[in-house]
Amino acid sequence: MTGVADEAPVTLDTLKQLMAQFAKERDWDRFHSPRNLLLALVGEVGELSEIFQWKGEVPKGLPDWKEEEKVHLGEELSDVLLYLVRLSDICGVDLGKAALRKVQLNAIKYPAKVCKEEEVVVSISSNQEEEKNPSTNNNGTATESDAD
Ligand SMILES: Nc1ccn([C@H]2C[C@H](O)[C@@H](COP(=O)(O)OP(=O)(O)OP(=O)(O)O)O2)c(=O)n1
Repeated sequence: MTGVADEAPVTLDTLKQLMAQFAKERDWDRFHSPRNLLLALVGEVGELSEIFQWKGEVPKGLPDWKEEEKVHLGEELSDVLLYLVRLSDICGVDLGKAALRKVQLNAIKYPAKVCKEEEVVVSISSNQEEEKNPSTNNNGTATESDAD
């Protein structure tokens, strides 16, 4: 490990440089093509998904997970991030700038006030639905007791 990221705040640019250095030192630039990186990224998303597979919903913060499980989770999240950063770099996309722009676009598309009001409306209408038909939950889907 180079130690570059040990003390300094971790930025996307730091990760980008470390990945470029990692590939260069191994002469792996030839493998880091857009398509290869995308496939590697998707593969790591699969590995990340495996950690949650069959567990059902888990509470936020993962309070019941062992330390080693959380370390493993951090590794898979990192693989996804690192390949994403590398893919963006190889494609000539400034990921930080693109993400900031996307956050702004999201805010325009989903204005907070409108979305909050919509939530209230959805919540009221699902409560009314629940009163009419107690065997459905708030998403309108059948509850487990329905299956009996
Ligand atoms: N050609 C490669 C191979 C690996 N890596 C880097 C990016 C990822 O962070 C990590 C992926 O390594 P592995 O393919 O060994 O995947 P895992 O670390 O997930 O190992 P495993 O699949 O055995 O769990 O290494 C890379 O940049 N380019």
